[in-house]
Amino acid sequence: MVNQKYLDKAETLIEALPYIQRFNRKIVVVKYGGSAMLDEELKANVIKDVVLLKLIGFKPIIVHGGGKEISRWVNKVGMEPRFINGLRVTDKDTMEIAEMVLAKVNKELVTLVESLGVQAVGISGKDGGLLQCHKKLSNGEDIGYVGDIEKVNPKVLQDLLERDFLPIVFPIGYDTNFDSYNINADDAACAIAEAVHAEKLVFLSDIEGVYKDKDDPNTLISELHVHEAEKLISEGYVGGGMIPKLQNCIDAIEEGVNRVHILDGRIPHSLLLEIFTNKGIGTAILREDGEKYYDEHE
Ligand SMILES: NC(=[NH2+])NCCC[C@H](N)C(=O)O
Repeated sequence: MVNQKYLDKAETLIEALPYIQRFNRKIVVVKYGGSAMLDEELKANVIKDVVLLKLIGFKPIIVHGGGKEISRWVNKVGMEPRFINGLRVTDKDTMEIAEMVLAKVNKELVTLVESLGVQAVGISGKDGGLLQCHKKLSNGEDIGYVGDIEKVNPKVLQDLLERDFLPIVFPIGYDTNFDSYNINADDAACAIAEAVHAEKLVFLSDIEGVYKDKDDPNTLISELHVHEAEKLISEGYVGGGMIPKLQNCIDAIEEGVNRVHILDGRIPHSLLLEIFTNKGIGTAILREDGEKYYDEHE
């Protein structure tokens, strides 16, 4: 008798087969942030997952933030991180630190990918004019060098993918005067996914997904159509930080991304579990005509 454990492993691989086929040569934008960036083991897992996607023929693009790491360095030089409505107040010095820290994090990620035998190129939104932006105001208030994306020029990413590199992007761009701006990484991932016509956009962060009842962890919604996501927002089911996240997902789908996934990056290999199983592990947001496989009652 063959050991059941081995059969289960084979079963897992077979379950992955249709997805390996369906997403072959397709662009998958992975927004990488949250705790999974700070914990070395989780970080190594995330990078391995993305490398695996690349090696089986997907075209992943990583977009990463580094908020916690920026705050750490701001503190280290004796400054106080300041936030207004969740946005970092970014004076010239803070901007300089943000750019240095994000570039450092970026090259660490490049190194990890390269060490696994895949060629990666780390760029910011300045490279190739990728992210053009303008100053963002917070309720009319000037909070410094915080940018809103105005235009994406995806050529540099398309060229890198064409040549089989794995692009790793950090969200700093400039305006028409070539002043640098710090951009929210979720917004950048979303705008990039739209511009490159990604098949998928995956948010890896510190939330398990979208809940029907935000106070009840048993109500994780596995799949949502865009109109249902809109309804959750308008009827007040989702709160706080989830609203802009969900809005980003809705926008991405309306701009042509096929599926958007919200996953908990703290769960090891959540990316693989989402993409290569039928049921997934987080919340998938689907186009109106996208086929649902599972709903929250499963
Ligand atoms: N949270 C979910 N229900 N995920 C379903 C994922 C299905 C499939 N693996 C995909 O990546 O499209």
